[in-house]
Amino acid sequence: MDGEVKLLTLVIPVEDDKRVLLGLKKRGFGEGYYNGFGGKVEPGESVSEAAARELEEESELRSPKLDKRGVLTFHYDDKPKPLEIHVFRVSEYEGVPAETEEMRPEWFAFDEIPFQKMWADDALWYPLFLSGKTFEGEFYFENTHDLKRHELRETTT
Ligand SMILES: COc1nc(N)nc2c1ncn2[C@H]1C[C@H](O)[C@@H](COP(=O)(O)OP(=O)(O)OP(=O)(O)O)O1
Repeated sequence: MDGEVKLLTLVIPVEDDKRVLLGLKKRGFGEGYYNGFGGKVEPGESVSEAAARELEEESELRSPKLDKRGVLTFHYDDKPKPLEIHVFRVSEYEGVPAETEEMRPEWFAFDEIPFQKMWADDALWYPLFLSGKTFEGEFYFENTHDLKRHELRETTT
């Protein structure tokens, strides 16, 4: 993709407004961190199509209803383009979460989310996500992992 930003998706299944399904990333960008399921939007795909595809590829869950909750833009001093990540909530799905080549899924209660093993931005925007708000934000990283500053806003739908 040759735009000004690299488009990615992030899908977080939520059960009964009590727990979230995260995956321990086994390879690639963010290896060793827990995260939602997602990845790059491929040429010819809409963002929602990419989100549904990545959810199935990485967790074996299929969802007819992906609910867009936020857009987060990540800027890096050591990468050429910012990442624009579209965040979706999924509360209806088919299938059983299964370990895949890329992710090992695990349910976490809202108050037991392992933020110490996640990207530094997550502890900042998950409270909005978990409380059903919509949001947008900009995050500025140095050396890929050090979050130096951010702006985060609740949005109206
Ligand atoms: C920097 O902060 C980040 N925070 C969070 N919560 N998630 C992030 C951050 N940076 C990237 N991500 C997400 C976005 C995507 O869901 C994945 C990265 O996807 P990946 O690079 O693995 O994309 P794929 O298309 O799956 O790549 P391959 O098929 O080439 O492995 O992390």
